[in-house]
Amino acid sequence: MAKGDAKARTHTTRAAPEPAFVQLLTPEGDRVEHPDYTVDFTDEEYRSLYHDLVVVRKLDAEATALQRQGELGIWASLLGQEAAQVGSGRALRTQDMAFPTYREHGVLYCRGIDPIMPLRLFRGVDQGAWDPNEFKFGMYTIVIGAQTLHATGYAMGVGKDGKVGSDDGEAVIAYFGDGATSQGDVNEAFIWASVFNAPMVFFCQNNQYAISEPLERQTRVPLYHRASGFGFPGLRVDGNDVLACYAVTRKALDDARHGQGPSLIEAYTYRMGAHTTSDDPTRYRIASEVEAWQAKDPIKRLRAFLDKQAIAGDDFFAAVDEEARVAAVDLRERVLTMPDPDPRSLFDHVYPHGSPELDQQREQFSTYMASFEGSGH
Ligand SMILES: Cc1ncc(C[n+]2csc(CCOP(=O)(O)OP(=O)(O)O)c2C)c(N)n1
Ligand SMILES: [Mg+2]
Repeated sequence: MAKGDAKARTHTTRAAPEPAFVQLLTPEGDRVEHPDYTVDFTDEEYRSLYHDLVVVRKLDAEATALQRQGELGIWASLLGQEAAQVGSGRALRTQDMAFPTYREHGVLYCRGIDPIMPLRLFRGVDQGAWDPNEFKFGMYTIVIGAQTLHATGYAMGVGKDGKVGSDDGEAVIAYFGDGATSQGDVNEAFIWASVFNAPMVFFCQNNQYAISEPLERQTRVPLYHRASGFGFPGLRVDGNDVLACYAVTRKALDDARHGQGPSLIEAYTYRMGAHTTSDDPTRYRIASEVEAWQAKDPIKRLRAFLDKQAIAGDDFFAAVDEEARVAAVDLRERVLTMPDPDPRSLFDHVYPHGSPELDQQREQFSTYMASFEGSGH
């Protein structure tokens, strides 16, 4: 059976109907009004939002290419999720703290972290760390959902330090995926954040898949409905609409910083690429599903809006493309000058003080590695 053939699939497709969500910008680039949410951007701010979406996508594509060329161990692409990440990332105020998964390169960019940092991490060299306190952005977390507990504990601390209750208050956002909602950690985080009224925003990027597992294997109810069972508000936003993602996140963060407790945002989006570079999505999802989501592309719709409103024209779009290209070239050059990671370094940083078992494993591995050295392999 050919790849992409619907009959090969074991789950039902999600062709339609479109779920109800907060939307401010249609896929065609038309502004729609919403009774509770709006944005008030200047033309310059709209252009800068577009700039960030394009740059983030280009850097991500370059990282995928670098992995394919053997420069990175693995890469988790954000393709298709740029609006959810840039919209929510730009809604953060300087004092707010974010806890990411392994896919939040767009939020990392919004926090002002050098975009080479995650590439360093995925190359396996130990230079790829940023100071979470300096940038108010935690380390990437591979253990699914664990960061929601870290975030909730941090947010409870913010509350105990008396940093909520005013415009200067601090709010905390935790990013996670649809698959993560099935983890015990996430559900525990919901409970703790709720009963301690922590200044938390749970930002779930529902990209429809947890690797190959489709959404219907995680839930029988819309994910945002889960919030009510834990006693806090939840809403669904069009995750491919950068304006809506910005507006709902800004409001949720402001509510949290003013002492109104946690909330859950489900950003309804789609993972346009593979789960990671180790995955082949044509084995578990159909081509027509991907095509249907291409029509809802987050960048195309903002570009259409800017064009229709005469906020930007061809010269601007070309200049942004050129800036993105230059940034990608710079990223590539910097990766290519990085040292090769030493495979033995995988034993470092496991425990702060080491262990006899680890020392023994390191020794065995070194002997194994030595058998290749000098053999031309
Ligand atoms: C505790 C734990 N279980 C399993 C895995 C393996 N794993 C890595 S990514 C992933 C799927 C996560 O899906 P989702 O939460 O929807 O996030 P997405 O990758 O779609 O952004 C799984 C199961 C893991 N990293 N950690
Ligand atoms: Mg997912």
